[in-house]
Amino acid sequence: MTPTQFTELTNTLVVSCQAEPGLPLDAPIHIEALARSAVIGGASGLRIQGIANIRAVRAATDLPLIGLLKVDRPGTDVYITPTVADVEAVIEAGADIVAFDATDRVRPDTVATLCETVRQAGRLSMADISTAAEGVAAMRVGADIVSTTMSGYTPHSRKLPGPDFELMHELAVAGVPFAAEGRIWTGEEARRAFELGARFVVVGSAITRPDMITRRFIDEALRNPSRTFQGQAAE
Ligand SMILES: CC(=O)N[C@H](C=O)[C@@H](O)[C@H](O)[C@H](O)COP(=O)(O)O
Repeated sequence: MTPTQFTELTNTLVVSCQAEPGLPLDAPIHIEALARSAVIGGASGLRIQGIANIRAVRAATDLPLIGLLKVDRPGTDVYITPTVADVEAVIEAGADIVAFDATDRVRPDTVATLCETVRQAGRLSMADISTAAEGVAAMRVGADIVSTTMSGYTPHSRKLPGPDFELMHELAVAGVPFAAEGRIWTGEEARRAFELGARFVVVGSAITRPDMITRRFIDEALRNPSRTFQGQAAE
């Protein structure tokens, strides 16, 4: 992959294969199986969390791999690849693209430093942002692309039940290259993201989190009074 172009991923679907700690799929063998299944289904790239998971998926495919590390570091709310050491670990595990939080919050290492670390290693940086201003700032300090990942997950961003299409529009108007990510559950939503200018679309939960998919099916069915459905409504 060549920096700033993301040609292999342009107009394609990237599947994020992640499992919450403690859930049954939270093991490298399962994450790798999810990733290989997504590839069979047509995914052009994968977004993988955790060093052991990145290693396992790297060994299984040559497709572009976006790596990240979710970790608690003292003194910060930033949890996606917060430090230079975390970036280096993700690179060492085999990621082609390193995703890290680039939101406007107290952080251990600057976004510029993280971008530079990725660049020096010959990889691409993906800055996870929650507002258009953060996207512009990340590109200014050297990010290769931004992703709308963090919209809804910072105190200062929009809280929406679905994808943040307004943020996508704002990024397009500002000329910021972006991936659309976060709460995309349907093909129609993915298509709209492309229409708004997304380079590629990242889908996670809707494809790789069976517990959430099951929950949605049950809730949807129970909302329809003309049918009976054996299941429990969410509280
Ligand atoms: C906010 C945050 O920590 N997002 C994480 C980033 O890697 C993942 O938990 C999400 O699954 C991923 O962004 C894909 O989004 P969705 O699962 O909604 O399709």
